[in-house]
Amino acid sequence: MKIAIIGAGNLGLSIATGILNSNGATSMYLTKRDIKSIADFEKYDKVTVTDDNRLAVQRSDILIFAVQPVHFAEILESVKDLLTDNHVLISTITGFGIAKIEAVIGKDHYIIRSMPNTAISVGKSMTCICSNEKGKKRVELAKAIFNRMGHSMEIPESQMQAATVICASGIAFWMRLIRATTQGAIQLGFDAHEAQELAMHTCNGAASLLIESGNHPEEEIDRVTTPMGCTIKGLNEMEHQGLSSSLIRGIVASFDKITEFKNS
Ligand SMILES: NC(=O)C1=CN([C@@H]2O[C@H](COP(=O)(O)OP(=O)(O)OC[C@H]3O[C@@H](n4cnc5c(N)ncnc54)[C@H](OP(=O)(O)O)[C@@H]3O)[C@@H](O)[C@H]2O)C=CC1
Ligand SMILES: O=C(O)[C@@H]1CCC=N1
Repeated sequence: MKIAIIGAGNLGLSIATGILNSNGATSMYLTKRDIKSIADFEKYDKVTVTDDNRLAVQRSDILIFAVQPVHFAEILESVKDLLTDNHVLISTITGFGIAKIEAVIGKDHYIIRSMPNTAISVGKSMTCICSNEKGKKRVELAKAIFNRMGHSMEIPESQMQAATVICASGIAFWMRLIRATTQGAIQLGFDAHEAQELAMHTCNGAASLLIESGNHPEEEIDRVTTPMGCTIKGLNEMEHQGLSSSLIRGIVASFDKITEFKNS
């Protein structure tokens, strides 16, 4: 698979790392305007680092766009004459709908919108996908690409903003929960390094329990909460302080912000 990542910033480089770690490309072009910061990637035989988007498009089949929304239309405009039926366009760009992409390059292209997260660099991204009409024929290909670096789900485009909050912003939300648990562990006497180790592996274990058993979280909670024990005491105090409520309100605030951006 010949892959170009147009916009090798935070997300683009996470995707590049995930692809390289999973041996998912025969060649990879990484582009940005100022290439100094990504020159190190040239150490990989398969990788070419360039500021020339047109060259990357000509030499690749799978085009992954990971630029800021404000740059996307201009970049599409600058490469659209090079697009062929071999190209599959995969946009990761928040709030930039398929209709807007088609308005620049037309409908007769395989267009996929994807919403991965930065855990793609370690093969653990939850990636949501939707497509234009023609792109339906390439959804399985896109899923295969993202499944090598985590888990993917096809969703309607109308849910893409919500998926951005839950999956992409979600990495930051879970990091803050892990950080808070770490702070609690330090207060209970662990040193900072130990505290983080305890917090992150416990988080990993909790998610793995659900993924592997298919159970509802409350089933697993029931197994941990001894009657009159310390777990239910702590859990109830967290809820009195608004744990679930604050998470839900944060998620909705984040969604309102994205929707505001979409409507602006
Ligand atoms: N960060 C995240 O976790 C997620 C981000 N997203 C979406 O992905 C997109 C990228 O986000 P993020 O990686 O955080 O942003 P960054 O700003 O880190 O990366 C964007 C990159 O695009 C490059 N760029 C700008 N103009 C051009 C151009 N003309 N040609 C080629 N490259 C260009 C920039 O480099 P230079 O200035 O040198 O050109 C920069 O490195 C956004 O649309 C965001 O909404 C989606 C899911 C998760
Ligand atoms: O915070 C943001 O707006 C972008 C979209 C998802 C992750 N980063």
